[in-house]
Amino acid sequence: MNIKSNIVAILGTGVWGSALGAIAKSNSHDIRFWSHRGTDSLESIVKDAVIVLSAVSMKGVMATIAKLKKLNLSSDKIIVTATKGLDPETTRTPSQIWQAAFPDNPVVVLSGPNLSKEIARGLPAATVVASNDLAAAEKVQDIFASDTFRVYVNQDPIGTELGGTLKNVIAIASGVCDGMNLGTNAKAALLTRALPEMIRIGTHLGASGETFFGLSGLGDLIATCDSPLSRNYQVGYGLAQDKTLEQILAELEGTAEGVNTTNVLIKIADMETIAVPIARQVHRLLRGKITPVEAIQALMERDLKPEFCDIEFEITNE
Ligand SMILES: NC(=O)C1=CN([C@@H]2O[C@H](COP(=O)(O)OP(=O)(O)OC[C@H]3O[C@@H](n4cnc5c(N)ncnc54)[C@H](O)[C@@H]3O)[C@@H](O)[C@H]2O)C=CC1
Ligand SMILES: O=C(CO)COP(=O)(O)O
Repeated sequence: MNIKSNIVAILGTGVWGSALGAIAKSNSHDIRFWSHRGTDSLESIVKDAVIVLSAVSMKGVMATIAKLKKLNLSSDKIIVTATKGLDPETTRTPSQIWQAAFPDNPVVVLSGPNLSKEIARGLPAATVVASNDLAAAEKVQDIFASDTFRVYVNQDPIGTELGGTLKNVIAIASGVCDGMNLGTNAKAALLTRALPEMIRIGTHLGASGETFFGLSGLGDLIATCDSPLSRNYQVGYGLAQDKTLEQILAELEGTAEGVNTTNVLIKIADMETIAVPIARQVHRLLRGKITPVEAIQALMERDLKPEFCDIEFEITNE
């Protein structure tokens, strides 16, 4: 599909960084991996790269940026962020942090329903690359698109990023739902009511509401909330088996960003007085304040209300 080979630096060699690197490599690009635990210097990895893609978990974003800042990154390099998290100190998204650190570089968000183990097996998937700089997003689209990985562009980086980030909180709730065998009706109600909750927070933070109905919102919500491959889902499932959070995290392979994201989300909701009933129960559950049964009860016994009363959005694209 691609004719010209580009040098792509992938920062973070966890499962997602590795899967993304493999996609670009299969498109004949020259991939250079960097890990904070490895021996290669960051400078040598990013030196000739056209794209610097960060797939480090949220806890590594600030440290990685601090290292890159020392290297005087040239402003023509496109920074791609694939992290799905929120900074606990500032509540900012990774793309906001990257853009503030590198104001002259194009920053592109890559997010979608992308369970890395399925992608690593070459199963078909789609994703979104979003940026205020459309040409940069299209360049990233060109580098990663393949006949098994369909890449769409859009110009709402914050909405695209928040879809992938906020759904992790709901994936924990969904794991609880399945772990307690609450049935398909309960799951459908949970996911459907979660979407306006994500939209309320997202639009407050500057996202466009319609983005949440696309691949990076609804799409990722469905993928993550319905798959035992999701680490966030696994956290919820474990809680429903009466395991402690510490025990679950000790057994977990990789990062469950939803645990930190729930704390940050509740911090934002409390500061801005935004209703997030499902996330609030997830927060209480993670902190051991309530049991899964009490969380369900709390959600079912809320005051009755009209279904559509508190979000406004418009779908404009075909
Ligand atoms: N695995 C998946 O299916 C997907 C994951 N993501 C997101 O991508 C990010 C990474 O996910 P995974 O690869 O699954 O996680 P992982 O746990 O497998 O890898 C985390 C990566 O972050 C790096 N890291 C951690 N602390 C660091 C630090 N202080 N400095 C520099 N690097 C550090 C680790 O070395 C590792 O490369 C997460 O935000 C996740 O939500 C997004 C889409 C799909
Ligand atoms: O973001 C993901 C799928 O799009 C991966 O989900 P987990 O981080 O819960 O494994």
